[in-house]
Amino acid sequence: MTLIERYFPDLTPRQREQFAAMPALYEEWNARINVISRKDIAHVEEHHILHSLAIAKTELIVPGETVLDVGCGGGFPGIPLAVCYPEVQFTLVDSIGKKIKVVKEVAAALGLTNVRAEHCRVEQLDGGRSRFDWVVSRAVTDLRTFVGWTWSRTTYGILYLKGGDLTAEIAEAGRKTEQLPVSTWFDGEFFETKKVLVLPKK
Ligand SMILES: C[S@@+](CC[C@H](N)C(=O)[O-])C[C@H]1O[C@@H](n2cnc3c(N)ncnc32)[C@H](O)[C@@H]1O
Repeated sequence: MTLIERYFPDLTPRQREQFAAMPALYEEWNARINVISRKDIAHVEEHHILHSLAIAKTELIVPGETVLDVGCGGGFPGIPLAVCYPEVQFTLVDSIGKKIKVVKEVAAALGLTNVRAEHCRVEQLDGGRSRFDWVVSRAVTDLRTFVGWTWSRTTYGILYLKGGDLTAEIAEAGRKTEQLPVSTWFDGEFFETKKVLVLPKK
């Protein structure tokens, strides 16, 4: 049983295949275009794929919704979430074109039809007009700046993966924020200080 299957026992056979294929795909692409540090690529399943899926454990995203992943890098958290939610439409954006190339290649190799990947700054996406049910992200910028970029883009709110002591950063952002510890769902030292920050719109 893989690490992902241990925490998500109800996956379909197709989702199991997609998650099983993901580490090797990232190893292959990372050797060509660096999207994960060389040191961390050995931990891609736990540190990147499973970590991304902490957002799924909140059970806030439901089928039929739309999600924007801002500053997705090589596709985290957007790609693992797109496998988890085949009936949710994902838009992944990053300001670095070669990272978006990796996202497109990995999405194609996994046969994902619910992923759109755009090379642009989020402020410029669709001329500022598009709106999504949820905005998700990991490790892009401080919360205040992030809220400034994305608040007008979301109907239900922001789900942001962050670590460490976030008290000052949350106060500065000036929005109601719930901190959900990832260690509630996943074991291990890596997750000890990690949180899903939930910033509800209403
Ligand atoms: C530290 S990386 C994190 C990548 C990915 N979310 C992850 O966790 O592996 C931050 C990414 O945010 C992107 N980024 C920063 N500001 C951005 C903006 N305004 N719009 C789109 N992407 C942005 C950078 O190009 C970079 O790839």
